[in-house]
Amino acid sequence: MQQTAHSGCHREIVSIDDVFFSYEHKTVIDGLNFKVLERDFVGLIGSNGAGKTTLLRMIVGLLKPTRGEIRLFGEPLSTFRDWERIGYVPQKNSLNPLFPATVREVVTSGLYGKKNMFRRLSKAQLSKADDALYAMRIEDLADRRIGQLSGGQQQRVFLARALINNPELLILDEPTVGIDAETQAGFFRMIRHMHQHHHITFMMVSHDMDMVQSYLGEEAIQRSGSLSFYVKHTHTPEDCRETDLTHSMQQLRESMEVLT
Ligand SMILES: Nc1ncnc2c1ncn2[C@@H]1O[C@H](COP(=O)(O)OP(=O)(O)OP(=O)(O)O)[C@@H](O)[C@H]1O
Repeated sequence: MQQTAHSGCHREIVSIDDVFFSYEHKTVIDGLNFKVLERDFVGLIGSNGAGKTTLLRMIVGLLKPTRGEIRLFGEPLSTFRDWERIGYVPQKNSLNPLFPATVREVVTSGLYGKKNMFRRLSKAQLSKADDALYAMRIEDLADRRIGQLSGGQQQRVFLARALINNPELLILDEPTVGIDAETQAGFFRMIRHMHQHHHITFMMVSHDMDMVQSYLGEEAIQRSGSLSFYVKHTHTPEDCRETDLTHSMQQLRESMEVLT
């Protein structure tokens, strides 16, 4: 049974409660308190080394806070198991370009979560991969090696991988690094559309101040050390109605249409 925390009409999707993180003796996150509410779009800005990636890696369970607590959908990270509810696109430069996987294999790996990568996939799971490829309009690239694709195409592959489980929370770590300005602008149009029309909650690290401020507002709503949080809440009465949060891949494909 999932626990759900509420704040007004919005559930708390990520709750960060007095969190510290240190690598050996270097403290990177220093007593952070922050809440991401349902359907928020959070932009995380900070100088190099400010701890942005560290924070996202803690939220997706890859690093453990040195002190303090993180809850996901109201559940402490230590007992949280519903990883399908979260899509994560790590920093692109963590990919080895020689990695010999096809696009379909990379997208399908989004299904494994923390489970055994080598188990056999069911027909239903394989069809989810087809749906995610279709949603990102990369079905024609399915059998190509990921390392042979352009930066913009790779970005769609990683987004398809993150979307394969139809997540409620999408976490993106500098998703447009190394991509030309036009493709970047199209990418931001697409995720804005996904946020507005499919009610996905977003957390995104970006160095693109203009994009962050134009969508999320001029002022950071919170600062902690060198980290700044820019947030767009969705607080209209309509947002507070109980609605079906699931979005079909067909609908997500519509978000991709705004790219063209
Ligand atoms: N595995 C590690 N071991 C030791 N120190 C680390 C490790 N990973 C990161 N750091 C250090 O922790 C600090 C925060 O790193 P992090 O990657 O979270 O920063 P960031 O804000 O994402 O930076 P950037 O904008 O450059 O991506 C940096 O000083 C970095 O050198």
